[in-house]
Amino acid sequence: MFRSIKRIIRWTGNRKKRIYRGFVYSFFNSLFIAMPIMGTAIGLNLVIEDMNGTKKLTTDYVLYLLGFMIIALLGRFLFSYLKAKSQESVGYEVTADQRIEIGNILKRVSLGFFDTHNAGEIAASVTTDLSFVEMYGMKMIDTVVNGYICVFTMILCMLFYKIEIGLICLAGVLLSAFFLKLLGNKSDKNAPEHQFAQESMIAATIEYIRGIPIVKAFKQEGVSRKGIEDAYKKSKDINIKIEKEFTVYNSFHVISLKIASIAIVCVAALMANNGTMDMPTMLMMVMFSFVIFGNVEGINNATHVLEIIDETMDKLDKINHAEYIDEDGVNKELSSYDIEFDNVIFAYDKNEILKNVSFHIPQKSTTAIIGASGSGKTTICNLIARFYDVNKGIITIGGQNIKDMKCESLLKNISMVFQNVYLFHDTIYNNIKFGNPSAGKKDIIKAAKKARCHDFIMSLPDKYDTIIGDAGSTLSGGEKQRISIARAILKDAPIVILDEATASVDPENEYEIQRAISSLVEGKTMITIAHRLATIQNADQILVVDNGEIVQKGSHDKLLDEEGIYKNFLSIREKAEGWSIV
Ligand SMILES: Nc1ncnc2c1ncn2[C@@H]1O[C@H](COP(=O)(O)OP(=O)(O)OP(=O)(O)O)[C@@H](O)[C@H]1O
Repeated sequence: MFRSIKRIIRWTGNRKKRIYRGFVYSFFNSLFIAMPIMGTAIGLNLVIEDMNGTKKLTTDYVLYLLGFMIIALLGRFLFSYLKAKSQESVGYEVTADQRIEIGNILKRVSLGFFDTHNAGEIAASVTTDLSFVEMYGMKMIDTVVNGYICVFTMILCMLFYKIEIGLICLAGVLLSAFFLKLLGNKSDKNAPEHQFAQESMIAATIEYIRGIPIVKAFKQEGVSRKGIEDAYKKSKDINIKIEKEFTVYNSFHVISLKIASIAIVCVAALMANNGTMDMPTMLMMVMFSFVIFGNVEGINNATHVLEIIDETMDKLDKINHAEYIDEDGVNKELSSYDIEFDNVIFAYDKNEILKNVSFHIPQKSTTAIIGASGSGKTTICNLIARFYDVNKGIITIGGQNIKDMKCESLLKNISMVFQNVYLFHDTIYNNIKFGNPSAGKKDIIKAAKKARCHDFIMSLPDKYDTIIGDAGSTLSGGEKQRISIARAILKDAPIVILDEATASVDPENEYEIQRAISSLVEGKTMITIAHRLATIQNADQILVVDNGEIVQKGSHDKLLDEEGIYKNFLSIREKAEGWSIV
């Protein structure tokens, strides 16, 4: 339990001073909680003495007591306020920083990181997991540490008045802590299972929502529901199991404290009876017995919550300590943009995909990469952008080994237009602006015009302020593609990597997309994963990839003269597009 608390405090980084300051306020707060008990005991004793006629209860006494109580009350509110002010917002502040930090980390890791950490897992870490730590982290510090500070402060007061009673309290607290430890051990065991069930539930839900169109199309509702139903059931089962085990240890923890309370009353009464304790002290001890354990009783819930926080932090550590792909890279300015692959070997994990790939792309030339599905075309493009690092060989741009560069300084030279366009849930304006955050409205409209999307944007009710994805503003595949081209035009990078859409778009859209691409690639070094005959035919160089190897390279005319995959590929594409090449 305290290990987890220490971990939460470490997590708060340079804000930990505020947590420690909160502990000091908590101590004084506890003293002011104890003061009214002492005051009440003194007051009651005065009343009894007055009734017995041994001492007169004067107005002065009453006023002193009243003043004492008011000071106690004000002190309690003051230190309680200072404690909350010092500690409570720390969780929110650290979480906000942490989320931004994770965003920065994810930008700099290899794409391989996402193969081993699925989207559900990462999404859960940044959203629900972090929210859990955000909500409960500081609450746990308050419950556990401030709870124990309060009880130990009161024990100190009791030891000061009667050592025996103070020791009974101490024994009760220690015994209850022992059962909490056992409860913690159980939670330790259950936490990974609970966490796994939680992640599976999130992953299954995301999968289910993403697959709804396919499920509907194939009428497979039953099959797809089974995955989420199993995940939900597992989550329910583990929660019930945790709850059952919790009840046993929790009962022992509470009973230890209750027994200590009863013992305080009995021993205080006995001592008063045999004359070893005076009346005010006895009254004080009895009153302490009612309130002293109130703060530690609630700690039982904390053990389970702390275990979950611990698990969550393990997961966050994995992201926080993820290796940056460009850890050793430096910022370099490129002066030319020709691309060279020199005997590049690359494997996803142990699965070798590219085998001794070598080619040269002169700057400001167009290169079409063709090959069967799964031959390695996308992988080549991903390596140019350093989404992954090569296993062997060298990739240079402008003579510069890209492994020596920081990703940011490399990627500012590259625009990528993907086949599956991703647009953010934001305005069209901001989606285009993403290509160059410092661009003004004029530049954005100019890029949209070049990308042939200005006219259809202007025909939308909210024009450039249309939120993409909102009801009624869903764009067609071709329109989204043109917006992504506008984004790339705005970025105006000297290298353009384009994955040509294989999905058929209507002829008008196709025509507009081609015009948009022509604007995008003017004077650039262009690499296209090409599917259209026109793109392939007009390229300065064609790279034919087969099973991870470049089996043919050259211009269209040169490759037409060779026997090989290119000729076969062309005749298939000709048939598909109804073309004939002469
Ligand atoms: N992230 C990944 N992890 C493991 N294997 C991968 C990954 N991405 C691709 N592969 C594998 O690498 C091989 C080459 O994939 P790549 O996407 O480069 O092919 P491609 O030629 O672009 O295919 P397509 O035309 O279908 O897009 C395939 O066998 C694919 O299954």
